[in-house]
Amino acid sequence: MDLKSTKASPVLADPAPINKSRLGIHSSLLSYSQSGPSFSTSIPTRKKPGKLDDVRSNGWLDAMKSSSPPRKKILKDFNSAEVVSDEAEIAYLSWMIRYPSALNSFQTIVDRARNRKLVVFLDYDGTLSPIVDDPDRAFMSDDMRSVLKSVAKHFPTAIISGRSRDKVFELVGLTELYYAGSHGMDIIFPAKNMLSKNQLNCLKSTDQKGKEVNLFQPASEFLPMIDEVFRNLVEITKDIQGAKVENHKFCASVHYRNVDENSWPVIAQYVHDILKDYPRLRLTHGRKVLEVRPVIDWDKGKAVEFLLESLGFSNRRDVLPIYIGDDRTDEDAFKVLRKKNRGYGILVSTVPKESNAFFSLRDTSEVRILIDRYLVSSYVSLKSGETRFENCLQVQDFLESLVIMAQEDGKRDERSSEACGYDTD
Ligand SMILES: O=P(O)(O)OC[C@H]1O[C@H](O[C@H]2O[C@H](CO)[C@@H](O)[C@H](O)[C@H]2O)[C@H](O)[C@@H](O)[C@@H]1O
Repeated sequence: MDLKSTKASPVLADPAPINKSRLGIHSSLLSYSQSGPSFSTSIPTRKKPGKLDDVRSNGWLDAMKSSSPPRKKILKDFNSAEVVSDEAEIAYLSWMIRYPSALNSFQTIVDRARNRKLVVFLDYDGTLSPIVDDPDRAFMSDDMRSVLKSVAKHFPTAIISGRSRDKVFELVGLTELYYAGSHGMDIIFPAKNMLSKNQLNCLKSTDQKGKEVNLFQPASEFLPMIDEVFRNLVEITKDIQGAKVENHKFCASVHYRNVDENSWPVIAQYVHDILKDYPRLRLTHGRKVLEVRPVIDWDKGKAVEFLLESLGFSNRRDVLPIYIGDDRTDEDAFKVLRKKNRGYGILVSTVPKESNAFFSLRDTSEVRILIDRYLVSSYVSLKSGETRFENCLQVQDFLESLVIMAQEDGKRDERSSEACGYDTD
């Protein structure tokens, strides 16, 4: 890729005082403590982890352990498959009163989308591809690929993933979409779409086909640090069976899905010990994964706002963004859409979770149905002047209108992703 800056990016070239921004990141992006050294000087030798008190007292371990979905718990308690499904289903259905199925609520979405342009944002893992043990084998089905291609034909469509942008592009393989990797810290979009003040923050580059594109990388100066931390994490976890570390360019992931639960405290403490040497990095929790990322004030929610602005859709009442995602990091995007009643977050989950989303879907197959039968066919139906969709249930319509009323009255507070009590399954 040919990288040449058209104009110095204020994000990259901010001459902020060294104590505030040794990395040259614009101060508006720094919302965390910046004291202490930014780089460790060497790869740490693998000493024994601390007493594990750190990870117990700071809640890391609780977050890692809260990963058992109710289904399994009930099975253990009652030892009866029938009770399991009933109990779990009842819990799920009552949860759905607060987070109605996006499939059954589609009339509401369509009603709001009428005369407005839908903009579709999607997460990758757990949303477009089912969660599997091996992150390298999280493939999207051909069916999903083909419905994605269709929806992108009708509506601007972007994938915002925790993975590196290259990796997610490799997995999806469609040039019709916009891509944001590293939790939105690496965004690429066509140069012709640059319509806003974001122009100042972007670099010019070329895509795989040699077409001119804009590149937004607010954490670019963290690249060497993430590389170093990645190597340290690989080294320190190499004897923990099942542990896997991924380098996502502007962030790194430490997976413990395949690690014996008895070793979770050890893995947590190792990561904690390493982070002590990097005060400019922080940790977030995903689904059985610890994610290490820069402390800049940037997340998937900011990436949604950035893309809406860059595509010329910011503050437009004739645009309805929807965001479909399944994990804690997607909550930032749900929150942005919930604010000012801007659009809809749709949470993909098989178990009840507190969320800033408005609607729910059970799994990736429902995501595919929503995109295929509803989003794509809604476009066609709306074009032909049709107004109602057969699949919408009247009862659900009623429930949805309650939700919408609550939303409009501002009765449902924003919840932080930490307060959402997310499991990490
Ligand atoms: O933002 P996303 O696109 O959802 O990416 C989040 C993380 O996804 C991947 O891990 C998750 O999916 C894996 C494959 O199904 C699964 O094995 C793992 O337990 C999940 O956490 C990816 O590997 C991570 O690096 C991403 O941060």
